[in-house]
Amino acid sequence: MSIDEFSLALSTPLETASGPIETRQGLLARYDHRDETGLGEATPLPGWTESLSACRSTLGRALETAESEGHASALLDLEVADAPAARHGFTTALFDADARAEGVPLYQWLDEDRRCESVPVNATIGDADASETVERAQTAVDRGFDCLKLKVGARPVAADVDRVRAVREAVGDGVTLRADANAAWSREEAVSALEEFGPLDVAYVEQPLPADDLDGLADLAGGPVGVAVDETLVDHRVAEVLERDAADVLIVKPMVLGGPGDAHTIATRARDAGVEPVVTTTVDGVVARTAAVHVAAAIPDVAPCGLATAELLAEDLGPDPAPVDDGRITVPQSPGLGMDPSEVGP
Ligand SMILES: O=C(O)CCC(=O)c1ccccc1C(=O)O
Ligand SMILES: [Mg+2]
Repeated sequence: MSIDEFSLALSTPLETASGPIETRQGLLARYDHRDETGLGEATPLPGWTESLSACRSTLGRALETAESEGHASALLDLEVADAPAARHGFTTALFDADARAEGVPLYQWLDEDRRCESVPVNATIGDADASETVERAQTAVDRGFDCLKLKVGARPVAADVDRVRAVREAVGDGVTLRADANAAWSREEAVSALEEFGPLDVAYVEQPLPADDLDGLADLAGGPVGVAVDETLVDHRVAEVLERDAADVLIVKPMVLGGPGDAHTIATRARDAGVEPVVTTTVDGVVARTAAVHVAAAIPDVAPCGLATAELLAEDLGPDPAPVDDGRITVPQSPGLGMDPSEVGP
């Protein structure tokens, strides 16, 4: 077993309503289990998960407990609410080793009856002025994306409406548009934004309201422009969100929800409740990104997912076994994550 710390720079900062993401620091874990070496990644994100230092100590303790008492004991100590990224790192390594030992790709280890070659993905377009936003949208469409997610909420609603309208006019009706407000709006702003986005055929807005405003989200949900919850899941259980009809779409970030196993369970529950799961990363390294691809691959007919985030990074932990081509991401079919541990490192 080992833990290596890494820091990955983004090629350009991802500008959002809650500030830019410029680098991603995290931990790469190796765990020996059933004669295999499993790979795991814990890449905490401030505001979404535990801190890097808390993650480091929790993951270190989990790996030690796993060696001395077994992995069931280690899992018991890894509370999602306290250390989702550490739980993600450990469980990914454990599942990678298990799936390798079984000779199946991770997504089939999550759901043995599944066969899936590729998963549709959205392009992620950060906040920028209208002309820059249009340019990025056009580039994504030229590369084969037919679903774009635009960050909004960093400007007045009227300015965002102008940006989204400019993109709609540039790309035409055949492209799905989504927006992500990252909790920036008041109820009044959210109502007016969704009203204006309707005629522009925006499929849904992620987190139009603060994470805790479940009543407000429930009021907005179910309309022509859907409501997706993301930040809400940091502090609220999925059962509560579903119970209160506070979402049309659930954003499933394995790094925030405790790992690929928990994320898959949550996605399945959402689907069963009529809420569409969309699997995304927190702009992770290749190990966590690939784990998220397997989670998406385990969901039948999954909606386009926010997994095309490799291109936001200037550097990575190793070769990418799940490249994006023509708006879809390839699902690795070799055992486990489908990565060679000897090719991965900080
Ligand atoms: O969903 C995507 O397209 C990419 C992921 C993304 O937007 C994101 C990345 C890091 C942190 C938060 C978010 C978010 O969805 O709010
Ligand atoms: Mg979001």
